[in-house]
Amino acid sequence: MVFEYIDSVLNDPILMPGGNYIKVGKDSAQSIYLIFSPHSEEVGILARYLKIFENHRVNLFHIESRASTRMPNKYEFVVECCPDGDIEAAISDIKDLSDYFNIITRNYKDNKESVPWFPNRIRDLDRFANQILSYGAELDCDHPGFTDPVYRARRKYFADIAYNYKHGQPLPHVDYTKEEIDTWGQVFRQLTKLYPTHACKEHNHVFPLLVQNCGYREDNIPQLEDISNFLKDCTGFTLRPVAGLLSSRDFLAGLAFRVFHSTQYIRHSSRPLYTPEPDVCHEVLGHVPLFADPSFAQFSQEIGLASLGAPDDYIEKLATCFWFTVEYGLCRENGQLKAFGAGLLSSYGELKYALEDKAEVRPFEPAKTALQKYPITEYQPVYYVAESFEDAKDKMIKYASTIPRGFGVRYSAYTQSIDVLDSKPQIEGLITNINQEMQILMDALKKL
Ligand SMILES: C[C@H](O)[C@H](O)[C@H]1CNc2nc(N)[nH]c(=O)c2N1
Ligand SMILES: N[C@@H](Cc1ccccc1)C(=O)O
Ligand SMILES: [Fe+2]
Repeated sequence: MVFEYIDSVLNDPILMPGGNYIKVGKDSAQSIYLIFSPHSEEVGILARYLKIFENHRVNLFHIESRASTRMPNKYEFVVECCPDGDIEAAISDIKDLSDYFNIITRNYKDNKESVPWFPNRIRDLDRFANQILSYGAELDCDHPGFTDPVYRARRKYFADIAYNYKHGQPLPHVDYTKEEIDTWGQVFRQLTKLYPTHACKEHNHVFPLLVQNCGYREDNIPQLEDISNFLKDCTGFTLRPVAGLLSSRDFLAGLAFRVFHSTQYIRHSSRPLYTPEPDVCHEVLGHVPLFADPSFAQFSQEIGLASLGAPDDYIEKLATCFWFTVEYGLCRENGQLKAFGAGLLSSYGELKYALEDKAEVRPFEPAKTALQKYPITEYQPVYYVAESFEDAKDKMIKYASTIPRGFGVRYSAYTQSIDVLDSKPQIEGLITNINQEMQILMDALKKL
């Protein structure tokens, strides 16, 4: 299953009449980042670089200089530009002037040397808003809401919220309609009946806390803001609203920042027990409880970090493992099969099917599971069983470390940004920091 980027569901005249959210000109999907460090620090080096862009008619959106993290006492330039003009010739001239050179782009397929673009700072996630997979185009299915004008108008409302959301803002409060709350009520009532016998113990442990703290009730659809605040206290995870199914690459990248992209609309009332797209039931009943679990939160973040800048085929493999664990995973508990996958824990129909109807099950083995094809919009033909939750995590983390990538990454919670680890001085600095922390721990230990 390869998710392809499309401009936007809102540019789809069928789904979203009249919508147009793509800013002309500066579109993140179009821009290229060049990072380079000059051979010499001669006066006027910046002017020489700028001249190159001008000569080759390449438009710049942004340029900055900063201390190089790769070479002490040197600096580097970061340029965001449009891949117009003769970008290839410009790149070649810049390389001639530079010690260090790297390209980061969303159009990496056309450029073998480049690294797929990934968000560096948490606010870079604002760029994902217009990269949603749309019905009809990528998701082949008879969507139950496709022909209902009231439902579609409502979806437009939710899409607007997600498109306009910017990092740091409170998550918009939504007043749900009576019909929406009824749909939620049906899903909630049926699922909460099944959880005690069908859900894994971690899910059952957290669920009552969500009832207490976040308004999980049959007659109330919980607000994303309340859930996000709750998760932040538990594990540092936060939510961001999103208009629909994100590509695997973008979705996984969010996890590197402990950010979970959550839809806010609800499934169509005609099919409460199974829906072919993620909706608020899927996110808040299926995913949220496990993100409150510290080791699950860390596991999710590790998958996210492993995905940053990874080649497409590995994104697909990671996403497939994610699919058969986080989305559709089963695990054994005292010899019995339980569900921990969010797609099962949000679908009354499929949860019963997976655990009661002799569905095919196989042991979870990342290297093999990663190759399994799967449908998004119907019940899974096969489920993978983890011996335990911990076992799935250990296996996944080992598997993720086999992804080829020329650099390491690390999340800095202080700056909410990704450190790209590709030079000695930088890693030495980090090791010094960790040494200091070790000292604090050793001192504390001695006092006991
Ligand atoms: C990574 C993997 O493809 C995964 O199933 C993702 C894909 N995109 C998503 N997008 C949204 N909005 N919600 C999800 O749960 C997911 N799941
Ligand atoms: N099938 C899930 C929703 C879902 C769709 C697609 C991907 C993931 C989840 C449900 O009914 O709750
Ligand atoms: Fe999901």
